[in-house]
Amino acid sequence: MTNTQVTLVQIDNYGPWTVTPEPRREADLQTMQSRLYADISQFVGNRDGYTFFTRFDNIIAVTNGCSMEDHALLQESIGNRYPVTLSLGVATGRSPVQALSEATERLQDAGSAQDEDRRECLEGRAIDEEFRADEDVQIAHFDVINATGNYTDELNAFDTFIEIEQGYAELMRHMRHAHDSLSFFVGGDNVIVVCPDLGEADYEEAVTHVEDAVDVEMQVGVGRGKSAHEAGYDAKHALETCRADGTRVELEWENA
Ligand SMILES: Nc1nc2c(ncn2[C@@H]2O[C@H](COP(=O)(O)OP(=O)(O)OP(=O)(O)O)[C@@H](O)[C@H]2O)c(=O)[nH]1
Repeated sequence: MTNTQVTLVQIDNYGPWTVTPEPRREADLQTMQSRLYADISQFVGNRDGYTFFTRFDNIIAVTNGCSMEDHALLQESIGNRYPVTLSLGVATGRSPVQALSEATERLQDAGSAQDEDRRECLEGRAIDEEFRADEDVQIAHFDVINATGNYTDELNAFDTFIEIEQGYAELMRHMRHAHDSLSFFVGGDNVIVVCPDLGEADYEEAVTHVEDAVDVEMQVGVGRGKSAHEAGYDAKHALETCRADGTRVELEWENA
């Protein structure tokens, strides 16, 4: 059974900072946000977690394997090197949606994202190492079938982007409401979905739903593991099986 540890990262009091004392240059904000995301992704990734940029001021990470001490070190390191600080909420749940909701509540209880006095809060708890298990995380890696042939090589880059985003928007809403899962666009035509215990029929249903709703065809590889990296790496292998065999859904643990 899954036990997903989720961390909500919030930049403290970021809205006011972007306009104080005057609005800051947009290119500088974009650069700072993407560097901050890259640093968090590297820190969490070195501990086998996954980080999703989401809205950049609110970043969501799957942090099975990161202790509260690791989280505190991340805050310290970012605080030393950036003009902004981070607050972190950590929680674990049978479903990633449940975990994220709890992590969010913990930060909301500590104060508003735009409260000057809420800085570098660290709320919640991590899974004790002894309770971690091999199937704690389930990750599904979705990809648009033949995006290159159907879109990239056919349409202009913006119209391709619209098609891919339509697929993503439909998938993320459907996975959230029908399957208690969190979907994140990760570039190109790829969407990584953090899931509770779902089976082949759930993924078949999701892929069919997206095709019926917005006419975007997807394939999906699914993996399980003790960490996001382990689950996600298996998902990538399963997706390779989809590509090789022309199948739409592959669960890596059934192919092993
Ligand atoms: N983040 C991420 N992006 C990927 C990954 N694999 C592919 N991409 C992105 O997706 C784009 C399209 O690559 P593919 O998905 O292999 O191409 P495709 O034309 O859809 O072909 P098929 O997937 O074989 O149907 C690439 O340019 C990358 O931007 C991955 O594992 N992770």
